[in-house]
Amino acid sequence: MAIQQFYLLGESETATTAIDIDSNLDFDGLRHLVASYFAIVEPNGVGFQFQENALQEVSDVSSAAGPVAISIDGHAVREVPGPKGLPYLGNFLEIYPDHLGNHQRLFEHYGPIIKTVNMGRAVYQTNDPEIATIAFAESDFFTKKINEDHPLYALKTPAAGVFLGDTETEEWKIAHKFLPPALGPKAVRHYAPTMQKTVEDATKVFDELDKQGEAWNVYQYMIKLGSQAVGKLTLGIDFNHFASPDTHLHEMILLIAEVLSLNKKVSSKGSWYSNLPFGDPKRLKDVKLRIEEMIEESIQAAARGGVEDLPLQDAALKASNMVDYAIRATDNKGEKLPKSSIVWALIVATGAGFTTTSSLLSWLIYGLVTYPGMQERLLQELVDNDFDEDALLTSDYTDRLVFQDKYIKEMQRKHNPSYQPGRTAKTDLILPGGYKLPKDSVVIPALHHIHNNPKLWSDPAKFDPDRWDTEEVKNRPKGAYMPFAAGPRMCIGFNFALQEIKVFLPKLIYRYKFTQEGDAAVEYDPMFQLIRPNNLYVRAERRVKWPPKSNTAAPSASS
Ligand code: HEM
Repeated sequence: MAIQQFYLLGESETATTAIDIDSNLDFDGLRHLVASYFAIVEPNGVGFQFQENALQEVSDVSSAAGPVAISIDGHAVREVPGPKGLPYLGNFLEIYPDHLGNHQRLFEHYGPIIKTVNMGRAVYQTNDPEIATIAFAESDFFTKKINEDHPLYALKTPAAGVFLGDTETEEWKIAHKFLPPALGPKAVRHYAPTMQKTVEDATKVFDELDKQGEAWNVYQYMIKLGSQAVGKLTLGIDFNHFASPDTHLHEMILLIAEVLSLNKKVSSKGSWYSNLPFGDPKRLKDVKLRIEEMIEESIQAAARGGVEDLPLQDAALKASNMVDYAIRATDNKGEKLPKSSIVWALIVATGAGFTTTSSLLSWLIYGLVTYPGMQERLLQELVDNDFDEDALLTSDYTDRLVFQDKYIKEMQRKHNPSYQPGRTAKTDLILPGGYKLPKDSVVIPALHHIHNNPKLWSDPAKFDPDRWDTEEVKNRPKGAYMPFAAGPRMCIGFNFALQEIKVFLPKLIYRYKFTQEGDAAVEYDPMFQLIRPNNLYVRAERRVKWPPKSNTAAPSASS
């Protein structure tokens, strides 16, 4: 056993820590040991130096004639870089007119992790898949803890458990036991006919708009469609959004969308702002209360598929909707989701469900009118798979649509709607690259920037579904593609979202030819929690003819 003094390269040589080194330890073991003393998250990056010479053997480290410096991935430890801000405002004015473009610029300038301060709120963002994966893992270093710097702070609701609550709570553990089975692949499959009916009902309105020769705002109709589908799943409610082209959004949907907009306005500034008793912060509190009231009413009114209690997995397959499920599902100890959690768990599932899917659906339509050849290839695939107006869109059928699958994947890469998955440091720690992160800092894996990082994706600005067939993409680094986040707090609704989209798209593409109305640049709203195209207008014209099947379309040798 030898005792050696260590210090972090880049910090004072006098701030040393003594560590006992067992003579049986190998080099990797030494790295792990030292990493644990200094809260270095990734031990494999640890290196040792003495008087500027690298030490490669345990014996060299233990016998060095003075304190040994620790490097991380060849670097000294360093503060996370970022632009200097203005007094009080910090970087707010520099970033918020276009947070996607400005964060991209900052990553290019400062590297894989950046720090900005917006009106007192400090946020760290990363476009590095390794750091993102570490943050998402729920470990001794990181957890989802919604503190004052977290982008969901103004919405924090511990009773919700999922999404708006901290991981290290009983509420999350219980909600996370009960909700995922209701959204698992098998459970979601039994909602396929409802999804199909939802989009078929909506076509009456798109047909009417076509007859009138009218273009329509894609996001406005996709929010109607997305929320119509999610409302039936979560609350058993028919929002009746497609009674006519002018039907307004249901009040509940308007309020949830308003909450997200208000939260973005409140959370992009310091926590002092969220405590103001007037303006946006006050409206946010009032709207939350109104939503709670409405969900309680709809729980009373929701359709029930039966009265008997059922084990979780059975309930997931038999329930008519998530209210029915939440009331009847029992765990293996015979316990149920507590009443106090039901209201907020359902609000969250509804909100998380429709805001995201409606944004993604909007981008998918954007792709049809923006990226050449996509609409034609998607349609051709349907024709080649014998699709027609009466086809039943089971998951067995949609699994055959391999180009559609790549199109959706590429859309989720290039135009991912999510922005907010923040994770909080549980202790002062050191990230790969030597970046120091203080306890309680919030790191946001910036999904858009990871998915568009040129170190991970060749020509990331190019929309290219065929890249998903390449070895480069098949062998991409872990964490390079995480549209639904990762780790224990990742999306639990992704099966539902993907199935819904895979049912909606064929129906729309087979029935209509989409063209963009006007040529205005399509913009997103930087003050909304999710990224969605704001001003995209399209015409959807009923198709009257379809291409022949590809195998019969090829000219014969004699012609
Ligand atoms: C394209 C569609 C969707 C996308 C891109 C998406 C994305 C995400 C992301 C990134 C998270 C992590 C948030 C965080 O860490 O703070 C998340 C969590 C969550 N999502 Fe989704 N989501 C989608 C659809 C849905 C649907 C349809 C539902 C439910 C019907 C749903 C329910 C949830 C819930 C409950 C959580 C919280 C899980 C937890 O806290 O443990 N999502 N989603």
